[in-house]
Amino acid sequence: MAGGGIVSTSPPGAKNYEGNLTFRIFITCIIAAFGGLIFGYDLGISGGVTSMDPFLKKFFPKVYEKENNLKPSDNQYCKFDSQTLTLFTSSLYLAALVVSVLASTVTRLFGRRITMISGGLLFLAGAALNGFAEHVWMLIVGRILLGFGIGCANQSVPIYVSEVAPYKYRGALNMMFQLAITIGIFVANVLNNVFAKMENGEGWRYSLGFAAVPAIMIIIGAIFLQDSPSSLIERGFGEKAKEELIKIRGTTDIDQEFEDLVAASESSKAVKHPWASLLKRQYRPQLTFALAIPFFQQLTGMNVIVFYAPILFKTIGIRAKD
Ligand SMILES: OC[C@H]1O[C@](O)(CO)[C@@H](O)[C@@H]1O
Repeated sequence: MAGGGIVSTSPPGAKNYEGNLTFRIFITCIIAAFGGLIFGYDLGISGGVTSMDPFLKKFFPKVYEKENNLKPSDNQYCKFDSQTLTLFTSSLYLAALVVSVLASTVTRLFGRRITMISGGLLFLAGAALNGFAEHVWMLIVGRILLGFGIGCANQSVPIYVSEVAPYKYRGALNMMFQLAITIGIFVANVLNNVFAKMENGEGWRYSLGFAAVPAIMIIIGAIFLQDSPSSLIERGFGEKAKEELIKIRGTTDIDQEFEDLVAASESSKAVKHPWASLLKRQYRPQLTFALAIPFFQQLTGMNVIVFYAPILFKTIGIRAKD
């Protein structure tokens, strides 16, 4: 394709539905971007914050003392070995794991939009509690709330984007979510670096509280969005789904796509044992890839770097202030 842009290819025999990249789709992508941004931000922020001296002094004085009493000739291994400090990082993921199971049911029964709004509100509460924290419990509860938010957003945003994206651009728009995660990680590290230099020692509050900005954007965005046509059909709002499909596609020529969505919803409702179906021989390739790709992606160990890079740098003597 000359001139670049998003390349759309259709597999042989695929249907060509009408519809282009409309303003609504653009807004959807922005919401998706904020969903990914906040996830990435929360992934990337904890490492830098736990390496800020004023933060350690206030909440983890023993770690701070140990860190400062070590001579360069001493063994540097495990100077950050506090279970509570690591809980500050990991509580978010444990909470997200639990909630993502519940969030999938909420997303199916009540729609993607409600799950997105709930995610945004939980993010906001978590960011506020962390930003104003005075005690360790406020940090941990704040991270748990952020984890609940991630569980909701990660369930609903990618599904929502896939469902509203014109089929030609589905892959390209959906990977924006992952792209936004990595941008969020980058932004978190840049801001940590800036806030770590604050003279009043309160930089960690800004680092943690800043997560409120994308949270507010998600809430506002999701309030103005309509649910996806697939979700509306699944929940029995066929007429509303049709109206929404016309709006997001920017054309009234949506009958073929609408009928296919209804047919897809009916056949999915007809599946009696969805979990057992997953194990059927015919779905082995999909199941294998769905498990293997994230498994190997995580096995690269990228998250050790994402979570602990600032601490690793600090351990070898490189600080944000340097
Ligand atoms: O790629 C960066 C980030 O994206 C994730 O894989 C989630 O999709 C994280 O585990 C990782 O930190």
